[in-house]
Amino acid sequence: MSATESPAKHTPMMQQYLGLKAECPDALLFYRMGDFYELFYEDAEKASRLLGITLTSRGHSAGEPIPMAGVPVHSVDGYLTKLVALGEKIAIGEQIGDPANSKGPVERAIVRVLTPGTIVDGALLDSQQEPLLLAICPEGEQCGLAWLDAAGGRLMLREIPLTHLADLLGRRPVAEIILPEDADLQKHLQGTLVQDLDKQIFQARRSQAVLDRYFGERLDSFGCNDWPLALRAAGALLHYAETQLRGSLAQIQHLHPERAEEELYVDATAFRSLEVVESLQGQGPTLLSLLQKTRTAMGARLLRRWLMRPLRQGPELLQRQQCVSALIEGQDQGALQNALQGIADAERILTRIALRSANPRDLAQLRHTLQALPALRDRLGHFTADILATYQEKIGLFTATTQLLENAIVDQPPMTQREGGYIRSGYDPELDRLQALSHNLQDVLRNLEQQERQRTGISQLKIQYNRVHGFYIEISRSYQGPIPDDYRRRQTTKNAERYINDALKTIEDQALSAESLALSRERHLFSSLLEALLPEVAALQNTMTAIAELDVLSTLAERAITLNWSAPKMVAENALHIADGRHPVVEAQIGSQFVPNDLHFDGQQRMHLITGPNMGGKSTYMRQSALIVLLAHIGSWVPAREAVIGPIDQIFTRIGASDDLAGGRSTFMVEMSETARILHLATARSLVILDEIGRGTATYDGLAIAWATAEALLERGAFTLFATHYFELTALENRGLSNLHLDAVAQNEQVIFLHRVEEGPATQSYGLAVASLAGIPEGIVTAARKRLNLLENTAASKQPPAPSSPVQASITLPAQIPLFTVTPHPILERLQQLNPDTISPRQALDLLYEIKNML
Ligand SMILES: Nc1ncnc2c1ncn2[C@@H]1O[C@H](COP(=O)(O)OP(=O)(O)OP(=O)(O)O)[C@@H](O)[C@H]1O
Repeated sequence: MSATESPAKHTPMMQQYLGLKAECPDALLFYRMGDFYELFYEDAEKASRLLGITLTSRGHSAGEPIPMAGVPVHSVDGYLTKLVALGEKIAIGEQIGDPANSKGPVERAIVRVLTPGTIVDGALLDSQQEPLLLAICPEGEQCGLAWLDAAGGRLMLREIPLTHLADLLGRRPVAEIILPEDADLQKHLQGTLVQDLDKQIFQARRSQAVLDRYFGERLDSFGCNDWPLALRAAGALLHYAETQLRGSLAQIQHLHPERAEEELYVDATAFRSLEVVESLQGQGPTLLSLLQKTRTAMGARLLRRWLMRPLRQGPELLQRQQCVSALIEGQDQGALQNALQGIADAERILTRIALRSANPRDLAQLRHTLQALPALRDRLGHFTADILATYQEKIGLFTATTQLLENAIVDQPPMTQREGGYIRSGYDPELDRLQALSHNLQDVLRNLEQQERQRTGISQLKIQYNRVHGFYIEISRSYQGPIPDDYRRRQTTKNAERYINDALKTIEDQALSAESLALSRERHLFSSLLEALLPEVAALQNTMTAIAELDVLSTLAERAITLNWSAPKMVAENALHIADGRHPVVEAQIGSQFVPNDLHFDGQQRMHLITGPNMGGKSTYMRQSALIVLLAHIGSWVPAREAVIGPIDQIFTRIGASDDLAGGRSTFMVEMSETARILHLATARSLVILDEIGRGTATYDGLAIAWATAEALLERGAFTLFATHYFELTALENRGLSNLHLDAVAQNEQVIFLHRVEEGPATQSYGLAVASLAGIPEGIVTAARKRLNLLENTAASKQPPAPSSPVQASITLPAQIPLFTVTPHPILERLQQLNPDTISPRQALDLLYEIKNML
């Protein structure tokens, strides 16, 4: 028998458990039992496997032992974090009834469901993490998307062709996806937790009703009415999140439409290869790690978001740039950063307030944050720039709320409400009385004793307590006077009579339950406090948004000063000029040894073909150009002496090569798919970086592909940096193309890289010198050198065959080094010259020795 047995056969507690489990059959149910959460049946087995906790059993139900695994309440967060990271869905079943008044099992209910995309608990979320829940509403070739950052209270919308979905998910990974059940999108959604939902939830009418409930008339003001699919996705998303979080998401104040034409699109591959937020090696430095000097968790996450979604030229970007410049010129950004220090992660606290799940420490941190606002506003008043004055207006003061929190919450409250002690004394007389009862029982009794002595005139009257008889008023037998009417005899002893009266009975009742009464009074006061804060959430949220922006802007200002960057000049004409550009992350590693380089593109100059030795600095040069453009488009200053940047719409890169074994694609296949994407999408306003296209296949195929790709991009007019080891490509002639090279010099058998970008093609490759530098054994390098000489001599005397792939008829491939053409082995050549019929046995033996030596 098991959990599936007819409910009637189970114990009442198990019946209750099974009732809750039926509400979320796909979640692991954490069922509260006193100081433990327990899991039963299959859930227990799974949790024991995933968490490494003991699987045991708890009694019997329906005639069978019940498999059980449990975790203590005080350490549940660690286990939940682990399960959520594993992609599990968890339902929390709490005791909501009063054990004292319960017949049978205490009433329990599922108070929330945790899924990877709907976590808002501070203890389960790293402050840098921003798990996203994505709803996809597909129709034909299009799909509407809505993302929810539940903890931060942000909802973003977008509509895109289905074919762009995989790239978008690569660029902005999500923790969980919801879809209508009949959507067939698996091929676009590798590896993410996907929940298929009833398709009705995505219906326009249902979604609209949810959105109306949240935004009412304001819905029109967000400018997404032309995106019906995205709106349907948003409605479904809110419905799902409400169900999981068991509450309305009052923290969601806006819809943020993400218009493709407003952003500088950095495709997923470029984003990865430029190491913007993650290094290719995993732990290495990134652009984000270089910039990450924000003072608040809200700012840290916003900076990451800005990097992940750079903006094209427009009012928002201009405003950021003006602010950064104003902060630098005001020379006071350090003081502003200090004023931001210590501001809590209030954005997330507000979310928890909206969901009524904030804890006492959350409110203390919110109080601390609110207390810092006057100084912050003051600080902003020191800046003369108008653009910064707008921030002063965006930051509210919330005096009454601050006061309320100061009065209500103790200085250092505990994290949970479990043991009380977080409401300040003096805030609520009733709580004070209950706490006094439980803490100062002796004083209360002494006071009453005093009162009674005065009232009755019986000076030897005592009020005492014992376990068996409880509280009593004791009057010695030596007292012979009248006993007050309200005294009722409780016990007679040898020397005294003991009484009780109503006043003492009340104290007795209250004292015995004072502690639990005080606890529930505190809980009641705390929820009233949350209710009182609720109307402030929207305004507080806006203030926190402004604070996060100020944090990022002042960090960008600090970075620009510290790292000696300069303000980019954004222009309307199609151009990209960089003087003394540097790679910010490489420079941070090697300091002043970094050699700055220039770059120029304009209406004429569209492509640079870059040659030069391995390790010469080609990749660094190309990446730094992309990073400078990217930085300028988040509003930052840039690592260059000067940068003039025209309107750029997209950044593409094809750098390095890796297998996509999981996706079933070889290195060359990955390289070609990425190149194909670029050829489909790049425009005359795109920046394209191609590092060694075609090297993953046979020489002539590769060269032919590289050649044709270069021609196509030239025709398209994209600003292209094209690094190659095919020297043959340098012969490509086009008005828009110029050759650049990175040079090196050989000195005492050693190669020294100059890392300076020069005009014209490279003349030497230094490949063997680099091999030697990398530790290839000297004998092998010497053998390679001999072989190289031989190949070069052969090449000089022979014409190469035609390339194996057709390329544009207008191209004639120049003479080249045929690395892979078959040249006869010298021993074979020697044997070919020989006529065995004309040589003596002695000559044959000599020849054998000769061949041996040649080997
Ligand atoms: N401008 C520079 N100033 C100083 N050092 C540099 C510069 N550019 C590159 N380097 C150094 O040279 C190393 C190699 O650079 P990079 O990877 O860009 O060379 P590459 O020409 O692309 O090599 P390969 O052809 O093998 O891919 C970098 O890791 C960096 O340490």
